[in-house]
Amino acid sequence: MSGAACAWNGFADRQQLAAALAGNVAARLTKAIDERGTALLAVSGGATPAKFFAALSSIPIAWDKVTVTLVDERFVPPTSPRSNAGLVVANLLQDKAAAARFVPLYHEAASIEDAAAADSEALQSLTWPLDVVVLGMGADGHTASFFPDAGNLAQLLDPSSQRIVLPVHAPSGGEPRLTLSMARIVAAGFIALHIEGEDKRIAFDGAMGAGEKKPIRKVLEAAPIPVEVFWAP
Ligand SMILES: O=C1O[C@H](COP(=O)(O)O)[C@@H](O)[C@H](O)[C@H]1O
Repeated sequence: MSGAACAWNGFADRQQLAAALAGNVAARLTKAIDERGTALLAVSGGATPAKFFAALSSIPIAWDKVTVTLVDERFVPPTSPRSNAGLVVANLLQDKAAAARFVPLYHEAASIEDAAAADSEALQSLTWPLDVVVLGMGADGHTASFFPDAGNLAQLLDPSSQRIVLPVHAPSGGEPRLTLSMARIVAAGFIALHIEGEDKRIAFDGAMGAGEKKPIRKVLEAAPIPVEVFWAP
């Protein structure tokens, strides 16, 4: 696994994983608040994070000092069942975490390119770098919206990119997407990868093996700190 460092945290079940990941993230956010007064967290969407979000939302930290944003988003309004913002509002911004500030990526715009440019501008005011980023991964080896068939994959994965948010058109991704650039993701103080199920474990092992380098592998290789992988069957 040349150049790609990670630490594997395996759990007996998904509830235990959710509790452990939530405890870890809460501790990192608290440390950031102690050190610089605020904390910046980016979370992923999809089918995996709901239990983790529920566990995190019940932990009493200074949520009023936390800003939450998204790793990536489908270009759909928050009322869509495919909206990552909708998932975060319904599952994370509840209970104690209702006091957090949420900065979504989706807003109406003439094009996904316009939306990404406006997001990049608007998100400049956040307290970069991210203190914590929680990534997911698809069985195809994509993470964030870095799909293997994205037309601008090289731009998304450019480690020297100054852009915060980029547009993504990828046939395998369904609707157009908005994503944080890899440069912003790998600069985070703590990088977790949350994956569940045998198919994801096999996909992760495959992505780390010989052969074509999938986007998740490129992210691990670009990260200056080891990525903490949280997995349960
Ligand atoms: O499309 C997406 O997929 C990945 C993985 O999602 P999952 O449903 O397999 O858990 C997710 O990390 C990303 O945020 C999302 O937009």
